[in-house]
Amino acid sequence: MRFAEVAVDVPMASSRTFSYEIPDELTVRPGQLVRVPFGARTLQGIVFSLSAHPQVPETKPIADLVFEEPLLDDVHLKLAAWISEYYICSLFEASAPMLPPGGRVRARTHLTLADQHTDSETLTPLQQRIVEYIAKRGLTTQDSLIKAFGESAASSAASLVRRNILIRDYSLPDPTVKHRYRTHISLSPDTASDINEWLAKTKARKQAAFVEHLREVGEPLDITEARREFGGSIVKTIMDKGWLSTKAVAIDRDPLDGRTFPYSEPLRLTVEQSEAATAIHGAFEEPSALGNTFLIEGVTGSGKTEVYLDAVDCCTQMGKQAIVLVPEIALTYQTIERFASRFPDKVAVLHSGLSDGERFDQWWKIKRGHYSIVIGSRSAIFAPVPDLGLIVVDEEHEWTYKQHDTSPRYHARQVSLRLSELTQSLVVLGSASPDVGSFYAAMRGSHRLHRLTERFADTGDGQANRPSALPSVSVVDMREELLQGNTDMFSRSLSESLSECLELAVDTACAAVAAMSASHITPPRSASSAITAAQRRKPPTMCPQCLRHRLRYYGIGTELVADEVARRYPDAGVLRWDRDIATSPKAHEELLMRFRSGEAQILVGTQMIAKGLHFPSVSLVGVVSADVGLTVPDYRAGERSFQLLHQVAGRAGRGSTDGKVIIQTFQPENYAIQSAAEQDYQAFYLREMAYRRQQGNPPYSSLIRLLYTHANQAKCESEAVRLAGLLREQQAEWGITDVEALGPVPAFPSRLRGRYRWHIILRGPTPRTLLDKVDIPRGWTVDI
Ligand SMILES: Nc1ncnc2c1ncn2[C@@H]1O[C@H](COP(=O)(O)OP(=O)(O)OP(=O)(O)O)[C@@H](O)[C@H]1O
Repeated sequence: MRFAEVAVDVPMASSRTFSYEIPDELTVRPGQLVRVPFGARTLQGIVFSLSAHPQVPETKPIADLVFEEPLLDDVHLKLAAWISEYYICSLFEASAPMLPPGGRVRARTHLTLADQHTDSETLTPLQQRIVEYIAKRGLTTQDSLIKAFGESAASSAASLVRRNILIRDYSLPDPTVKHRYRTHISLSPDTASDINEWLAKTKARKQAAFVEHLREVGEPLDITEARREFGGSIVKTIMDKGWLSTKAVAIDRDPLDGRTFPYSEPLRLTVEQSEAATAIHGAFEEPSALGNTFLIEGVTGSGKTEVYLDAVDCCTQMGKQAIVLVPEIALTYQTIERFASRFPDKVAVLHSGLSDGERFDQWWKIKRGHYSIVIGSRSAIFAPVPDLGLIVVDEEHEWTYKQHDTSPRYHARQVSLRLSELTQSLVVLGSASPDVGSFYAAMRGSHRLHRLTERFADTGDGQANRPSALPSVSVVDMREELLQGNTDMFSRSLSESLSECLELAVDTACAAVAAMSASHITPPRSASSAITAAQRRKPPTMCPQCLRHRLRYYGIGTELVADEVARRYPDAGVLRWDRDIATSPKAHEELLMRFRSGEAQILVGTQMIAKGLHFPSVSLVGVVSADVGLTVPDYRAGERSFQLLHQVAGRAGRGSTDGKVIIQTFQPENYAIQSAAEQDYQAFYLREMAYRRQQGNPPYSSLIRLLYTHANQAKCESEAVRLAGLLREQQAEWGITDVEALGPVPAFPSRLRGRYRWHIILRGPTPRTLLDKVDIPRGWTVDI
């Protein structure tokens, strides 16, 4: 008897598998998605290995296969095992992002009323309402019950089941996303003489026209088209005569269908670009000689993308595939445009903005080796490429690469590094303002650093691009503006510059105004939100320095800024760009096309403006408020602000006109703002690392965040206090002295979607040592 070790889709925080018998009629291989009995339910599982000996004496057989073909290859099974171990989640959860879209299907719980009368007085009001609800609707899924009555409906329903008032049953639906087929029809070959005879005498003109059309075209017709053209009853009549053969043809839902990208020649690389490119070529030939992770630190507009294009070219010429990650769906279009025009028909796209069908079809085509390049956001790192040669992580510092909301809470850069170890592929990280952890790794020799210091102006007129200067940046002290009696959201200098810019730009886009408001700067919520004393205090209402002025809390949204710009400059076109306006990748693309076409001269947007957009006609960038991100209680607040400002400044002056940037702030003395204004990454890095060292924060330590949420504030706090106590007890018992357990304190934000949030941070060289000693109770989120 053979057995399979299966990772079952049950919630657990460990990498365990369960042993199942392999029935004779099934061919089971590692990497397959299967259905298995588990308690009273049938659940999905992934076969991780085969063995001759089960873990337990009594085993059940695998029920059946969801897909015949293994979905995870050996590399991805190993990657899933690493993710499960590193990010502390089940093996199934770790594998789920590697499945074809829609492949993971959860078991459904169904509830019906038992034929039994109950004394309703013994029921709680919620139980009573649940019973009434099910009595009215009949068979009800537990999900719809939770939707109607909230999370607590599940435990109330469970208690009704225990009391035999409700009957519980389970089902496991089939995956909903599938290949889509069209029916093609053609005349059956052996019917020619019957048809000739019939045509000679028939009076049914329309039927004859249809048959003759099929003859004339000589190739199969789509049945839907045929019905549309000749009528459904005509097609049916000929079909009923037995003269048509049918064939199901798979349709390819291709997100780039109908798009044409004019071919663009590779540019002649500069000396700096060539040095990076040559080193990458060398690493392809001898992957582990000097290390296979590159960090390209290049000022904005220095042609990092050209280096990526060259590396991808080298990779594909070796017959291998490349994955290119971009931090924002909004940016995929621009990146796709550049890659698809260099590598026509070789680019696949994978991101959550595509329809399920498109993602499904792209996934299978990638798996079958149809594409050489996959471009996508974070989860594209799990694309099933058969022979990976290169991973490019563009704007590698971006925190959108971290998954916060659902398990596995992975960081795509971290996963890239592990995947590259498993496949011997290269990783190219690129940024104008690298993550300090990545730069530190480069300083210590783990990554190979290449710098691009020269910037290019895109002439846009077919002439060769020429080197250009970085934009000039000025910082405006908004306190000074107030003292001068200017209470507007725009400083005098930003107003003047906007007017000047508009005078020069009649038909072209000219300015981007970043309104980095509180409502659109989402503070990072990952493991490492450091706890500061500020979190324990209420926000101050007086200035802590002069103790005189009352403090007002301040944040300006894009809508307000866009309205104000439109009011002041009624003749200029103004476009607003934020997530309320652009709700899909298509909407992002349309908006950017409109701006590019010169329909509007001013683009008002959130931090999205910062993330790598390339508009040669933009000569002015204004940052309405640079302060909001600086005040969030996170040890990375300075780094985030620097990156954002540095990046947004880089959007100006990418064409033939010089760039100008105006940063408005109430904290002009802040080191992050100063270094961003000087566009000096090195200066920022040194200051930031000195703070990190002083406070013992990463990269001088590692952090693990434990987060608990509850609808009841007191329960949330008491559970957080209880776990913190337990952690400290275990720390004392095991003598673990190099891990600090910070907190518990309310997280930031302290309440989200109706639930209170408390967290504990473990800090130290290897905080896992303490975590491994404590069974983290259910309900806690562990974020590494
Ligand atoms: N070797 C080169 N010769 C001429 N032009 C170049 C060269 N390399 C890059 N460019 C041009 O410079 C401009 C900026 O390049 P690119 O977008 O690749 O820079 P980047 O470093 O990726 O930018 P950012 O990080 O600011 O988004 C583009 O118009 C590009 O065509």
